[in-house]
Order: sequence, then C-alpha cells, then structure tokens
Amino acid sequence: MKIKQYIPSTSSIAYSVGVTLDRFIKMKQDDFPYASGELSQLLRDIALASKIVNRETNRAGLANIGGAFGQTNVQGEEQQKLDVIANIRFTRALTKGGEVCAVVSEEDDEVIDLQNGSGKYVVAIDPLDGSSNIDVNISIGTIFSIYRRKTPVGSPITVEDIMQPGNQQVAAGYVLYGSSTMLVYTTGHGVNGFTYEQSLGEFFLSHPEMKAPDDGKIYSINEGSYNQFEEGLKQYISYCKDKNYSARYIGSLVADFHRNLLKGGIYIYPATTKAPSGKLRLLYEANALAYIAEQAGGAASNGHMRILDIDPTSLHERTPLYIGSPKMVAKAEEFLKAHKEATANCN
Ligand SMILES: O=P(O)(O)OC[C@H]1O[C@](O)(COP(=O)(O)O)[C@@H](O)[C@@H]1O
Ligand SMILES: [Mg+2]
Ligand SMILES: [Mg+2]
Repeated sequence: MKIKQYIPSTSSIAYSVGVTLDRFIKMKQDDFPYASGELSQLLRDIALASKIVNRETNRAGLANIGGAFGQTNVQGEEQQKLDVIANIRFTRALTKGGEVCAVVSEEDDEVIDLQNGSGKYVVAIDPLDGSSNIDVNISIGTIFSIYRRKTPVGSPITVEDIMQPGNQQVAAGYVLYGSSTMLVYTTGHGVNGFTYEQSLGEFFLSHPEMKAPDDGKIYSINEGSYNQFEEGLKQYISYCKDKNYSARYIGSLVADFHRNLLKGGIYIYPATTKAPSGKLRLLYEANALAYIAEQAGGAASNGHMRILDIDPTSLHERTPLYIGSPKMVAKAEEFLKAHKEATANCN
C-alpha cells in the first residue's frame, strides 16, 4: 500500500475559498490555552443570527417587512419592523447559544435576563443600526459589545454586571448589511473582517488585521443641526473645508464608521444645544465601535475623554462621538479644547 503526503493544489481551477469565520475563531481560540470555547460559541451565535437578519434585509421590500412596526421604543423612536425582527433574532440566538446571562438592547427598555444560570457573558446590542435607511435600500448594520459578568455565574444579575465601562469589553463587533455583508470584530487582539458568501452560507476572512489610517481626508457629520454646534466644532468643520476634505455622510453609523476605518476619516455625532449628550448610545453603539477603532489603531472620544473610560450610569445613556483616524480625532479635540479655554479666559 502506497501512502503519499498531501500537497495542497495551487491550480486556479479550484482556487482556495479562504478561511471561514468558524475556522478562524477556532484558530484564534487555540492561541489561548485556557480558553473554554464559550466566547467562540457566542461569536458563532451572533454570526448565525446575522445571516438570518441579512436574509430579511435583502428581501425587506418583497416580504412586507419594510416600514414601521407601529410602536415606539424607549428612545421615543418609531420602531421599524426590521428593528423588531433583528431584536428577536439576536436575542433568540443568544438565548439558544447558552453563553449569555443578560442582554441590553436598544429595542428593550430593561435588561433582558435570559434565565441562563450558566451564562458567563453580557451582551449589549443595537440589533439594527441605521433604521432610517431601511426602506431606502441604503447600508444598515448591527453593533454588539460583549462583557464577562462580574458576579458569580448563576447568581442574580446585578448593576455591576451591566454598567461596565467600555474598557471592560472582551469582544465587540458589527455587521454591515451593504452591497456585500460583512462581519467585523475584535477580541482585543486586532480587528478582522469577514465577507458573507451567500451561496455557501459562510463568512470568509476578507480583511485580516484591519488598520485605521493614521490620518484621513473624509469627515462625516450631519450638518443639518450646524447652528446648534459648539463654536470649537464649527471651527473644526471650517478647518476640514479649508483642507478640502470630502464630506461623506450615509446616516448609518456602521456604514460611515466602516468607510472611514478603511479609507481614513472622522465620524462625528456631536452634542447640540437640543441634545447636549448627542444622539448615539454609549452601551451598544459607541463602546463597541470605540473598541474596534482603538484595536485598529484609531481613536474614539466624546470630544474631551476616551469613550472606553466613560463609566455608564444608565442603560440607554447617550454620548457625543468623535471616532476614526487618531490624528483627526486629536485635531477635533484640539479645536474644542482651544475654544473652551479661549472662552474661559474671556470670562
Ligand atoms: O439622522 P441623524 O440625526 O443624522 O442620525 C443618524 C444616526 O442615527 C442612527 O441611525 C442611530 O442608530 P439607530 O438607527 O440604531 O437608532 C445612526 O446609525 C446614524 O449614524
Ligand atoms: Mg444605531
Ligand atoms: Mg438601532
């Protein structure tokens, strides 16, 4: 009996399809000898739910799942049907997976206790980001943050488990439902992006070790509320215009963030006179993207302090967000600080 060693074929007739998300998670898990596989399973559960939500978003116009659901959420926003569908799909996947004890969701007023005595993890999630773009076929997303609970497994869930600053995240990521669907995540060891191959039902590694360019020429801000911006920010926007930077604003946080992460740029959702804490939510929007930004060499602040160091005080609290290329975030902070100091000196 002859035995020969396997030599991988390099022939283009059967090109390699690449590394699947499952295999990548397994490979990375092996990097941590004490890893128990629970976080890996949790990431797989999120990937599964995102495949289902991807299917729903793709056929939203056909299957009568576009449009309003007819209820408002705790933010006072009218829920879209896809907000509710995505919320059900992710919460169900996290419950069935068995790794999670509690979920904080944009679409639920209170913390959801999954009645899972063995769950080690807490997930904060924006099931559907960019809701205003659902019915107009513009990229939308999902954003998630993962924490290890602070209290012993099996004990009642406490504020301590939920109200953790972003620097306590063990993983974070987003799904972008765009011209292609991508899952981008970090477990604190760099950022990797996977593209969904619909026909095979698999995510494949397409953007290994993503790095945010140090600087950029794109600024993303909704200037519709310009008159309510603080003076320092107005000066930074003039600076961007003097520099002939490109203004790009999709109105879906995940999509704007993703573009700027790849090309270099800054996304700003500022404080305004009407909304002094801005619009975006700390626990399930800002923290996750801030962790990814920093893991890719970018930066994220509320204009004055690092997002990841903010101690949360309420479930749906909002924060101004300045995120993207580190030099651009630093420059924006500089303008805010300089104007604040100048005003203070005048008084
Ligand atoms: O319409 P505005 O005020 O520019 O706000 C757009 C921002 O609001 C959001 O839609 C808020 O997120 P949700 O859609 O998850 O509520 C962001 O995705 C987006 O960046
Ligand atoms: Mg959102
Ligand atoms: Mg949302």
